[in-house]
Amino acid sequence: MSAYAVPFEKYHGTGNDFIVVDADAEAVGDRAAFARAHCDRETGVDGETFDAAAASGADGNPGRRGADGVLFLSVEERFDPTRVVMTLVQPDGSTATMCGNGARVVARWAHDRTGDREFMIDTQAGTRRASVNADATAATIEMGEPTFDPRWVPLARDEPLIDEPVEGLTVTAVNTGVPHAVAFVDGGRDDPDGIGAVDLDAVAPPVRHAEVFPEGANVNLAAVVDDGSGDGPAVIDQRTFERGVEGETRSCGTGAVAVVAAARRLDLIDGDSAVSRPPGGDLEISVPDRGHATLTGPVAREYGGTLPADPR
Ligand SMILES: N[C@H](CCC[C@H](N)C(=O)O)C(=O)O
Repeated sequence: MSAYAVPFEKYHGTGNDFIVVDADAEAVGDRAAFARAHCDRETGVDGETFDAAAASGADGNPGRRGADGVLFLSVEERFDPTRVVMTLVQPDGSTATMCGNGARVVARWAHDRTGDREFMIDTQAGTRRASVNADATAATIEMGEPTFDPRWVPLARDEPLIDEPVEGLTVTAVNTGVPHAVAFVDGGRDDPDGIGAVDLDAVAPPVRHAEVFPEGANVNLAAVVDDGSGDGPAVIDQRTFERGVEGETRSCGTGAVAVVAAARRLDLIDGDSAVSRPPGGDLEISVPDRGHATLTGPVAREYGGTLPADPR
């Protein structure tokens, strides 16, 4: 194991948790191996080692061993607003072009380092404006314009995939920075026969790897519990099986935007905003007819320490 110790900090956004590394201060030779080792839920980074007991669990998200990915970040303060270059390496070693919750964590991490509240985040899906609220307990990120265009999802066909059967689920395919399949189910999290009763680890992988998705897809279950026709925004319960994590995460930001975009496309909700309720906490999403979607939700720092650069 390498003696070189990499400084890191652990953050999460509604339970979607990330190891954050300053890319300008680290010498991780093999980022995929680093992510595979330290994100492992059984043997990866352990908060107990870093006196994290006090920091984890306060918002209902139990501090869990491992992570949903490693964010390698580079801050460029010479710009106004401050720019942060973001790279997400996922637990399977793959690099994701965008991560909604990860970008919200980036805004909070950059605030903790610079005191700024507005940022431009350079992702592989494009540059995204981000901000933290006054006490930095929540962050908002621009998410680009969701697209159902088969060339951009991408799909191995020429027509959009809207509310059609794919490997046992009826799905709508949309790209919100990464490819998503959204399947609406009956019954929210409070319904014993609803979304919580589905064996996601069984039904998701066939869709995740379906031939119609040449780059794979994240798989979301969604249940509309309030269509927004009364007071207040629509409310949609959500669960996500994430590509690159290859399992269910406590929340998924690009997935939350995908769910609201699909709900609007299928005319399941009124208005252009909604609250998504993944297990890890509530996310506020707006998906206007044109222009950037937005994603807002809580962010928290769990603990920090150092990890071996080469974990083998
Ligand atoms: N697993 C996703 C990337 C991370 C998305 C998720 N963590 C989010 O908050 O958007 C993919 O490979 O397509």
